[in-house]
Amino acid sequence: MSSEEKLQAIRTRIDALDEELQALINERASLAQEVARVKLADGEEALFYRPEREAQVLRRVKERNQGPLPAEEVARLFREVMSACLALEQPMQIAFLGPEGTFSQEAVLKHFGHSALTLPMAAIDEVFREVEAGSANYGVVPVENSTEGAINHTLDLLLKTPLKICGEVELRIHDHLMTQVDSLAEIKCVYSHAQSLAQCREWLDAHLAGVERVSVSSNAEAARLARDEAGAAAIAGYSAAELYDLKILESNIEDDPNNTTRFFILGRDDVPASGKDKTALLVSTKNKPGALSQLLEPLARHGISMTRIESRPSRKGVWEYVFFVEIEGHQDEEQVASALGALEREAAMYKILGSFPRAVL
Ligand SMILES: O=C(O)C(=O)C[C@]1(C(=O)O)C=C[C@@H](O)C=C1
Repeated sequence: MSSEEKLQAIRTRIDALDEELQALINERASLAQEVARVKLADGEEALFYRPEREAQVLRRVKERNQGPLPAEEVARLFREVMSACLALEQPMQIAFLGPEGTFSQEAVLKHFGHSALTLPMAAIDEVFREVEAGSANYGVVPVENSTEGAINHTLDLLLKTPLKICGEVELRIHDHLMTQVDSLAEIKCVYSHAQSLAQCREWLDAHLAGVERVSVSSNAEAARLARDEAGAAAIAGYSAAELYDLKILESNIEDDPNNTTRFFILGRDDVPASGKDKTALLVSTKNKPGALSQLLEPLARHGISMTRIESRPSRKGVWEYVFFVEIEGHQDEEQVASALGALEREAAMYKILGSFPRAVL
């Protein structure tokens, strides 16, 4: 058999499989429509997006994967299939820190898939407001960066919001230097968000020392300026370069190659347990010696791991702090509930921000 004939034979088998796959995907979509009818018939406000169920589906995809495709890759494909199925039930409108082309938008698409409708907002508090008002189904806000630490503005807004954290997404951040000029020597000014300028500080010191660095409201805004101003460059993600038609002169210039930003998904409803969850809460201590260790003691006593603790000024009194705490487990689990009960009795202020599935993708 010639190579051409061999190829033809394999492609015939691929065509047959594609046909089967397509029929199966549509069969799955019909089942999602059936699910939607059941949810609507239930009367109360139907919850179409079910973060705990999606996490379970994606976890199972990864666990049973035999290759040759890597588990992450297959999970990504299933992410898109579920995204399309959910859009048939109800298209999800997701508010994020815009404009188009920011890492926040990448985070939205990574978490919800490409069938979600993205609503760019001008500031993080607008993302909160849009979801609170019901104009968006969910919101996505940055919460911490592995190099630069907490996004304080988000933590402060969590203190006041009635919204619930219903998911998390981690995004590997690759910063690229993009411009219209052809060499580093021609660059007169570098625009970016303050976080990205900080994340690329060493690279900038080494390669663009003496060139002015200007922080702007978003990386996408930086890319727009780099398109419109002669001799300007921007540090931003790949999608911003595509959107504003800029050349990537240097890629992956972040000082830490593991640079990752974590985002929260905000919604109006509590999420049931998925089996592998986290719980986020805000607490403040009574003003007495050893108060913080006493406050957190119930966690250790009930064998609950704390994955994060961050302090923020309470804005109520001078030198008073609120602690942002994340623990493993769901608030409905017995051990977690007991630990939280004891912690609440010890705390001056106590607010559960939500229990949500651990990031799968
Ligand atoms: O199981 C459900 O509740 C569904 O709506 C189906 C489905 C899916 O496609 O598997 C779609 C959307 C939900 O977010 C979770 C799962």
